[in-house]
Amino acid sequence: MSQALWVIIPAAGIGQRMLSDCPKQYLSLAGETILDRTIEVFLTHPCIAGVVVGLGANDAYWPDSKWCDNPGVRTYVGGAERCDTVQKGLQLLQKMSVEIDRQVLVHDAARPLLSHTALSRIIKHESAQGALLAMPSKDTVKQQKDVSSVESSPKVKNTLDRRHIWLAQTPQKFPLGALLDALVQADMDGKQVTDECSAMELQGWQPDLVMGENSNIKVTLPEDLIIAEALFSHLSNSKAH
Ligand SMILES: Nc1ccn([C@@H]2O[C@H](COP(=O)(O)OP(=O)(O)OP(=O)(O)O)[C@@H](O)[C@H]2O)c(=O)n1
Ligand SMILES: C[C@](O)(CO)[C@H](O)COP(=O)(O)O
Repeated sequence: MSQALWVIIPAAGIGQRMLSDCPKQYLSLAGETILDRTIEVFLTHPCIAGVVVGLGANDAYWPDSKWCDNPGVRTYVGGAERCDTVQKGLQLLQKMSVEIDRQVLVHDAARPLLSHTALSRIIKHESAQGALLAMPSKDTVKQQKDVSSVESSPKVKNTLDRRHIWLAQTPQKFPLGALLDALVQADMDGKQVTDECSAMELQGWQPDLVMGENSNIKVTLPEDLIIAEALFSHLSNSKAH
């Protein structure tokens, strides 16, 4: 039995694209907050050692979380960008004496519908180069012409070969020390990375793509919450039968 994994949950965003009155991680999904549902996925899985949650500096919602007093959850103040929040979470795990070669998971607070099936898949997946959940693209993918174009609407530059296009999800799994070094290096090089895998690629790593699930959506836009509610209802009914 390999070691239980620590999880970093970046939850310090403001959810600007959600156009909501509160940060989207505190919106209700079937009666509980998105963040609480995300944390629950991990705390109810037998292979998880604990969770560290990166919160906004002015987060006034956390004390109302059902997990705020749970011994398996530590919180810390996140950073200006998602990558900064993840970096701070890795630094916290280091302070907690988590070994630098230990695999850690990073999972968006905004992805509350991750199943234990998919979580177990990434946990059990063995790779020397790290791994991430991802989905093969269902749509044909167009690359836009140079964004500096003055044309009224964006123009197609070319079509990418869909057979080789995957859409990254989370969790993403990497050794604590290597991931921290990669994020620090990306920051020093002025590279804005939007996921952990990008930082590792800059260090020459070739992580494994592990099949995710369509229901592991990131709640980003208002309609995503409607989709998440419908998926949650469907998945709950499926479990009940
Ligand atoms: N400085 C930041 C920015 C984002 N996140 C987290 O990273 C995850 C994915 O980011 P995204 O979906 O972009 O969330 P927001 O940044 O809140 O959304 P927006 O870009 O619309 O503001 C979210 O759980 C968010 O809380 C974070 O911890 N720290
Ligand atoms: C990490 C991620 O969810 C992978 O698709 C995505 O990059 C997060 O992007 P966001 O703009 O911070 O939501």
